[in-house]
Amino acid sequence: MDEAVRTRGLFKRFGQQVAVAGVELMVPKGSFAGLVGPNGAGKTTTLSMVTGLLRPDFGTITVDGFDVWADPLNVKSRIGVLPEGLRLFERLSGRELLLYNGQLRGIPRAQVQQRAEELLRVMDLVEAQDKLVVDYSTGMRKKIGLAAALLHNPDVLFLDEPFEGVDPVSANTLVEVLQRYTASGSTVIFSSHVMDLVERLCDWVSVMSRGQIVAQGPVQDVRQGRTLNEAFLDLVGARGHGDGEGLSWLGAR
Ligand SMILES: Nc1ncnc2c1ncn2[C@@H]1O[C@H](COP(=O)(O)OP(=O)(O)OP(=O)(O)O)[C@@H](O)[C@H]1O
Repeated sequence: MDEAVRTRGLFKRFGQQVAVAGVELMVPKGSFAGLVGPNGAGKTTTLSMVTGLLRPDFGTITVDGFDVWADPLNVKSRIGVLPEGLRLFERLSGRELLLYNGQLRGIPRAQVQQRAEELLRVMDLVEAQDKLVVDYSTGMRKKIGLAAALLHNPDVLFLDEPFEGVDPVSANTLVEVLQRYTASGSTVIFSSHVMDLVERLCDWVSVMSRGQIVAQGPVQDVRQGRTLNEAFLDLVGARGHGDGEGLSWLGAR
């Protein structure tokens, strides 16, 4: 099976806090893959290391067979990233942001303009294209961030919680664009807390808990006849906190 992403023994510590404790992430080429896990499981830290934004303490990472930290240029030309917190160039308009990203990527100007126009149209951002990014809503920021990540037609796209704060209409647009993208053989890896969405969209899922991968594979293999949400709760051992001891005062009159 061709691998889009493979990590071995990935480890990262922040002071006393071990954020990622030997992650063995594997995503086959052409997958629509979900990376799920409870708050603090280490998803963002893992994605930051895999995309070359954060140096691991130990471990290796390959994307499309290239080592992320030994061969960063080859990797970065092949990937698109929608990072957590969406650090964008706030004082550019949406259209300028795309043109600037295209220049950074070395795409010929005429091609950037054509691709930017098409992306702005598909993302329903034509009316907002001359507004500054700082004035964009959360959903508009996700859409322009995704457009910027797609502009150079990457082989592998990494998205950190792309649907967070996005309305259903915009989410549908994002889904359609991403499905079209993976249908042509490219790979999407996105982190999410919305199990229904992961179950509906993804053909591959990696489940993280406490800095490790606790299950990984085709979604139906991980689910094993349960809903993905039930499987997730069993895998991360998170059942039963909400109705156990404590909070007896809550709702008592
Ligand atoms: N820069 C940092 N400094 C110190 N601790 C950090 C830092 N970044 C992450 N951590 C810690 O590492 C652990 C993993 O965090 P991470 O953000 O990777 O989790 P996550 O799975 O993305 O969580 P969430 O779903 O809440 O976004 C947490 O305990 C977090 O507090």
